[in-house]
Amino acid sequence: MFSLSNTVQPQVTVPLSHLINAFHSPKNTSVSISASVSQNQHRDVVSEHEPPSSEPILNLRDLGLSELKIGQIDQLVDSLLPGICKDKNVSSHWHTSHVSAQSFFENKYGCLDIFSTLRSSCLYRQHSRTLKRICSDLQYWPVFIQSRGFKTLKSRTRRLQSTSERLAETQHTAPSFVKGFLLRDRGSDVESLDKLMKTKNIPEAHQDAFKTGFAEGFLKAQALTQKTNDSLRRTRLIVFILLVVGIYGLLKNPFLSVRFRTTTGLDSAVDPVQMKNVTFEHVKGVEEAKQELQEVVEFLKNPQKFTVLGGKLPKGILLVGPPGTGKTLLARAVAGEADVPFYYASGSEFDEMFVGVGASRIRNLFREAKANAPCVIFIDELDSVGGKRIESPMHPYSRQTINQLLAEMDGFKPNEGVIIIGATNFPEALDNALIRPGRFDMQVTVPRPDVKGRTEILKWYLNKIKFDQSVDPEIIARGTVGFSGAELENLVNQAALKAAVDGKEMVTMKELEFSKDKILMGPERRSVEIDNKNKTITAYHESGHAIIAYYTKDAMPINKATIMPRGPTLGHVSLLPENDRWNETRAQLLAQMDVSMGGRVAEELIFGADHITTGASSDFDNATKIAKQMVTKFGMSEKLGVMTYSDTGKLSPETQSAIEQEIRILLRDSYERAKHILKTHAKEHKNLAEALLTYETLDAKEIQIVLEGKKLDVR
Ligand SMILES: Nc1ncnc2c1ncn2[C@@H]1O[C@H](COP(=O)(O)OP(=O)(O)OP(=O)(O)O)[C@@H](O)[C@H]1O
Ligand SMILES: [Zn+2]
Repeated sequence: MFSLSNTVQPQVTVPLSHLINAFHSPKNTSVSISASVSQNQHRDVVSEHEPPSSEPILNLRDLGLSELKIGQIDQLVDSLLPGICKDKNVSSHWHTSHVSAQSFFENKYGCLDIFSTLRSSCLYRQHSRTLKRICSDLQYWPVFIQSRGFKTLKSRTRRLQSTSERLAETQHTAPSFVKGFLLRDRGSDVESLDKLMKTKNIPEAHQDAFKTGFAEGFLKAQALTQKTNDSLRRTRLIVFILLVVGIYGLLKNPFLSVRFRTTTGLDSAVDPVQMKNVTFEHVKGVEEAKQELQEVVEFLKNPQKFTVLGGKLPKGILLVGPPGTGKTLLARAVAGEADVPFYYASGSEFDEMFVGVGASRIRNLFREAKANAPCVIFIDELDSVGGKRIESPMHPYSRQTINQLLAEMDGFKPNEGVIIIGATNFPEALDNALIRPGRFDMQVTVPRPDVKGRTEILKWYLNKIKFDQSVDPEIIARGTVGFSGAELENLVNQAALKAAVDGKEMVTMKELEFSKDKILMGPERRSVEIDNKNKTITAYHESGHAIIAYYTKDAMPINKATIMPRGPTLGHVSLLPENDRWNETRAQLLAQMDVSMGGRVAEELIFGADHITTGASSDFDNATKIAKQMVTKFGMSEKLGVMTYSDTGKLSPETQSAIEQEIRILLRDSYERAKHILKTHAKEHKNLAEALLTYETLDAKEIQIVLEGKKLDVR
């Protein structure tokens, strides 16, 4: 209750809210103050039986304002509330307000925020302590800050400034659901409307307006609440879904899943694969290997036969050979022939970044296999898990996996019906403990196929495509020395693609040759524009090689000559060994050197010593390599005899110069031999060069026709 004394006379008490109202109605300030004062005299004199109201009772004297005259209050109000627009046509009756207390006053009196106005007024500085107390008390004044739950979602006293500031701020920044979230206050329940009216002494005349305002505000707030609740619900749903997805992702990610798997032993499931559709029939060109594995197949088909005889089969079989020669295929064929489950594992997948995963995977693999015996366990790239164990502080656990493998191999008896087949390209890298008897004690070599094996493999894959009857797999096989099964399969595949691109019905020799050259020398560089001069030099250079090969007895037969640039070369002459040369004679080696010299000799004879080109560099590398092997490896030097020199860098200077001297003599003699042949067959050389310029590529037959002086059919 606020007492307003107008000199020393008896105290007059008025509700502070009325004082505030009075402050706020600048037009009829004096009247309203006196009216409100008189109006409330009878009503607001506190009767002894009336319970004291909860409002703070302030005394002007306490506030240091007692000497204020009524008239002075006008100035006080005027100077207190400079922000009030005097001429604002603010009627004194109630507005129906739909928003909070703060904006309620804004609606009614046009003043934004009394406290900040007070603060900004000059008087505040003079009586700042008093007014500060008024401000701070007023802020908790329930009437002043209407506790209308419907206005701000919660009904509880709030600090007006912070409310207005927060409202102003969130008004502009936060979406509705955030607004509700942020501005939501926790607090006491909203009082009932009647009780509210009673405690706030709403005048009779204003009660309807108040109720209307309350109801409208309630509906608005309801809508806002609904919107806020909806958006809150949506937010919660989104957060929940994200949470579920996040947890699922975490469980899926290898890091956790591996750790989870390792701890609970739920290691990668080892699924056997039935290899019914792969048999030895699918593996070509490696007959010896197939024979060695035949007995393993017999054992897997009926292990009893072996146990009765008491024989012991090897537990582990090691397939050794270059990449792509059919090791995996052979292992699958063994399981397919015996019709037993095939467990495939690659050595590299055993070792993960987490300690113990490799060993646990090996344990699971063997446990599964034993449960499904008889069966085949195939470990590809065995060298990556069974490599030599290194004692290094960097990899203290690298031995765990291989030790586990050794333990598992020792853990079952030879005739338990489980065969472990390992494949490696690098047998020398394997740990010795792995290849001792009782472990991988049977070694099967799977070499690159020879010309016969290559022919078989080519036939096998040609039968899978449409090819012309003129195709001779043997010719292709002779031109693909050193190709593995996988490379031959790729060659046939490339030829089929080439025929398809050219719109052909079937694959012919041309496509096969094309794909062979592509694999050997790289794709054709048709886009390269070679000027005529260079073309002519290339034509005579390549013809030089071809003439030497044609007229040298021990040289390999010519397969093809071309001046089509491929890869780094501008032209190429390919030779075709009758079959794989397991051993080469001295004459054959010399012949190869002479063929290599043919290019440079042709350039010198045709264009002169000043116009020889760099195009012969790879030819000289090849010739020098052959000569060096003849002197240091094959004992084909009269002067140095049969001693071999593996590391010439460590030899005495005399020996080194002797070796170089011998190599030099071999090369010089070879050059002279080539020169002699080309001088002798200058005419054929010229014809062949011109035919190459005309046709670009000539095969063996066409070359023969030209060298015999016959006319080539026009293509
Ligand atoms: N001797 C062969 N007979 C038939 N096809 C073969 C032969 N060798 C290889 N292939 C073909 O090449 C493919 C790859 O062969 P495979 O994977 O068995 O070779 P690998 O020796 O295991 O190679 P890596 O050592 O790289 O694992 C096979 O799927 C098969 O199509
Ligand atoms: Zn050359």
